[in-house]
Amino acid sequence: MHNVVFVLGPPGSGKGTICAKIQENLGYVHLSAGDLLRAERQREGSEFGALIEQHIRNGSIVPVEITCALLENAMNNSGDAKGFLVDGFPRNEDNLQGWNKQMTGKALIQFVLFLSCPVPICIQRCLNRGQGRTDDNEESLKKRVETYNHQTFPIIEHFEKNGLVREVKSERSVEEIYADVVEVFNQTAKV
Ligand SMILES: Nc1ncnc2c1ncn2[C@@H]1O[C@H](COP(=O)(O)OP(=O)(O)OP(=O)(O)O)[C@@H](O)[C@H]1O
Ligand SMILES: O=c1ccn([C@@H]2O[C@H](COP(=O)(O)O)[C@@H](O)[C@H]2O)c(=O)[nH]1
Ligand SMILES: [Mg+2]
Repeated sequence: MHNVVFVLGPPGSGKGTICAKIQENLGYVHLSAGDLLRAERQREGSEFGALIEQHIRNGSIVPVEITCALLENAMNNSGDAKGFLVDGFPRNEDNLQGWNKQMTGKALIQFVLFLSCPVPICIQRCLNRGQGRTDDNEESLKKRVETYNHQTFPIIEHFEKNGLVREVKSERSVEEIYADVVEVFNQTAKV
């Protein structure tokens, strides 16, 4: 059984940054769904490359069968991890249902780490990121935020109703955020 912490929040809220620190210090393995999709997009011979790029540019969500298969493969190939930080997934109802269908009995959701941050700050962070992402531009960001507000936030609310959400405000320094995140892990997961 894989232990899983879902990490959600608006685009640019700092999910990847904080997950890297958790991986380094707490021994969880960081799996960014977006990174896995970008790697699949680049893989020679992938039948999904064009479809993935289209979704990424439009800020829309790739069908769950593709994303969930990438996540499950990555978990199965990671050896004996104490747990996985699944960053940026599930992002909509299709993702949630697909995960439940494919992963029930194989993964245990420990909690959902919700990095909350005002959208204008998130947008500015993405525009300043400087990684050459094809979706870090004003037009894609507008769509990504719309997708977050209309499709992803309701998933966070769903987990909230089940008592699984741990919110950490991320409009602060990485050090301040991370200190609160460690508290969350100390309280709710076996570190
Ligand atoms: N607390 C912070 N304060 C200032 N800048 C930050 C903070 N956290 C992250 N950043 C910067 O903001 C940008 C976005 O951070 P990051 O990639 O971690 O966000 P993300 O939530 O994974 O974004 P996305 O959803 O687009 O993948 C990066 O350039 C990162 O260095
Ligand atoms: O579960 C997922 C995760 C991501 N996507 C697509 O990738 C981009 C970028 O994701 P980041 O988390 O910002 O790296 C996202 O806008 C989606 O288009 C996805 O479809 N499903
Ligand atoms: Mg990220």
